[in-house]
Amino acid sequence: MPALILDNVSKVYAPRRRSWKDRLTSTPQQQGFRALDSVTFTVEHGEFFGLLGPNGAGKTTLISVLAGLASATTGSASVCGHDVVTDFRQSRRSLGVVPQEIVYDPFFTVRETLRIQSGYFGLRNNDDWIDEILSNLGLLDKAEVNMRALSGGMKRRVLVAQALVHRPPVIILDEPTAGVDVDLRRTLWEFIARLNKEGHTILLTTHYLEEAEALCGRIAMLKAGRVVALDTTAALLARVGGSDLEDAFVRIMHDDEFLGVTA
Ligand SMILES: Nc1ncnc2c1ncn2[C@@H]1O[C@H](COP(=O)(O)OP(=O)(O)OP(=O)(O)O)[C@@H](O)[C@H]1O
Repeated sequence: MPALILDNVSKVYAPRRRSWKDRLTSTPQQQGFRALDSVTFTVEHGEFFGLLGPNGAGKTTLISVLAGLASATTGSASVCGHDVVTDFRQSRRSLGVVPQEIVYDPFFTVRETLRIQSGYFGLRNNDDWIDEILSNLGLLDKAEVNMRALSGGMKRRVLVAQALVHRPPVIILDEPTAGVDVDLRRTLWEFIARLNKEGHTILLTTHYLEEAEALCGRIAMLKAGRVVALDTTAALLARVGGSDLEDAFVRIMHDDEFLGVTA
């Protein structure tokens, strides 16, 4: 059973509701927006998988479907064999998600934040693991500091820590290195690579394609909600040509000849 299964997943966001002004002026009801269009792929246990695509391609929507934050309009998805709708609790428990946007509660310290997150998963006495995560993310000296007193990069580290408190077998990182310094990048990638070596499955979205090239064994590329490339990083580079993944990405996105580069 693969770690992640996406089977023909489409997502159409509902149209904006018609306002009284629209009705008065007889403005027709808008169509919904198709953010994902028949997305099908699997990620095996232990893979380091890259999900790439330009702004608005549907990456966050796909992650939201996997995390149960958005419902697929059609199709199905599962995490470690648990359907994200009918077996939500188990699928969510199998997943740690590092969101793109920094959201935090300004009333708690870093440690309190991580204890509360542990509580959501029914975990008490989780401090040994919390300390290990803090140490690996260079946050140990900030453990008793209030969240609002952290820099942006530090807050992002806490988001990573939050995703890991329940030791999920599958970790999804949605642009985790956006706006963070070189130090955090290195620490973060060393830690994530270690977790991957220990057997965790990683799904990463990033616009830093050199990071994806160095880390990901296999890559899916989305364009306007559709999978337009899906293969091992090496095979993609060999087939599309170009000097590196960034080059291959640009060719796939702009050259019809390379659309549909799938294994
Ligand atoms: N709640 C929503 N309602 C309507 N449209 C939405 C909603 N959320 C996202 N969209 C649209 O769906 C499309 C895909 O958005 P999504 O955030 O999944 O893209 P992305 O690939 O993650 O982009 P980025 O790289 O900029 O983060 C975009 O056109 C976006 O405007």
